[in-house]
Amino acid sequence: MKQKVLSYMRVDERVLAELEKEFDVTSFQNHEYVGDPRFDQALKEADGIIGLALKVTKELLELAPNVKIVSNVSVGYDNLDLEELTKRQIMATNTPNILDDTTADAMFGLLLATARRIPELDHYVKAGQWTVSLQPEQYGIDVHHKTLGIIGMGNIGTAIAKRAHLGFDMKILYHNRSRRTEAEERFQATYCELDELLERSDYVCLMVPASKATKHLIGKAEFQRMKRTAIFINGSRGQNIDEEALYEALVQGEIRAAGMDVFTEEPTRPDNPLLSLSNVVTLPHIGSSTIECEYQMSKLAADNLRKGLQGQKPPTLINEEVWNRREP
Ligand SMILES: NC(=O)C1=CN([C@@H]2O[C@H](COP(=O)(O)OP(=O)(O)OC[C@H]3O[C@@H](n4cnc5c(N)ncnc54)[C@H](O)[C@@H]3O)[C@@H](O)[C@H]2O)C=CC1
Ligand SMILES: O=C(O)C(=O)CO
Repeated sequence: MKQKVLSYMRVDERVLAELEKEFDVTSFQNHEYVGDPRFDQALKEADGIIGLALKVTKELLELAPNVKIVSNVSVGYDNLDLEELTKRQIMATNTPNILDDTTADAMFGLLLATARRIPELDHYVKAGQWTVSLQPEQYGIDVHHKTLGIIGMGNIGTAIAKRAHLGFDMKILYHNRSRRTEAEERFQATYCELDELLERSDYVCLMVPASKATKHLIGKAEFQRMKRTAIFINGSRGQNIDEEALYEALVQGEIRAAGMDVFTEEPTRPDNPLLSLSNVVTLPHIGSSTIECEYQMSKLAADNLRKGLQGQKPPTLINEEVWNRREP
């Protein structure tokens, strides 16, 4: 009999078709969750779970007695209760590295769009308002030769630093849990404490994972430390910043503008006050969402799932301890 798989949102359809040949797959394309009878039934039977942003909690795992692996189609795994998974000897996997360039491109796009006010001016042209010469109040600010502060110089942070240094002659400051010699040597990045980075950067880009340690890492005090001309970009997770404090900082002119790919609540609500501000540029969490990259992420996630269910070590296993203490 085929092993059973619960597939949750955004697994590429070609990859899903391949999985369906090997496994008995029940697929969910929307936000079904615990309490939905079809979902609960699929959980009860599943040997493996693959998908994007499924909240894997203790409550959910109680309903999934056979699960051996949870394969995330994302590098971030703040949706997983890793401690609980590990305790239950369930493997957890993610999709690191393959999305670094795509996500860095998106973050740089967001930075440029915010600095040069691209969405606002696009609207101005299309709305037929470009009837006279542009006024200085409509100008954006330079990106090249400015100082970029990257908080979280991991894989994606480093790919952002590469673009900034090689393409835009920017000076790079960074803050990270540990020193990153590769970024220091290749992109002349300078390590700073957080406060110093905030005070010296023209652009601040947040790329840390979501964890207890990073919840509201950037809040009122941090926005107040930034230059009044600073532009803040969040490409990490919404919970890493205090959105209300960001709104206040923008309205009070404590910083110039913000670019956001991620929100505290996703999808964000249309009445989120940040959406009413012209100096905020938003994206619907599409850092890694290109046709090519999403396919690669799904493929890697499927490979992780397949290996895990076949008793082999998944290539990008997060909780190694589960593998190390498995029974022979
Ligand atoms: N907007 C989007 O579509 C995407 C968002 N992401 C987010 O970006 C995050 C980073 O991804 P990667 O670069 O692949 O991860 P990574 O693990 O390579 O890098 C994260 C870096 O943050 C540092 N860090 C962690 N906690 C810290 C703290 N408290 N203070 C300072 N530094 C800290 C780590 O030392 C590490 O160098 C993901 O966890 C995810 O939340 C990732 C991909 C796409
Ligand atoms: O990979 C991630 O963590 C994302 O946010 C979406 O790709």
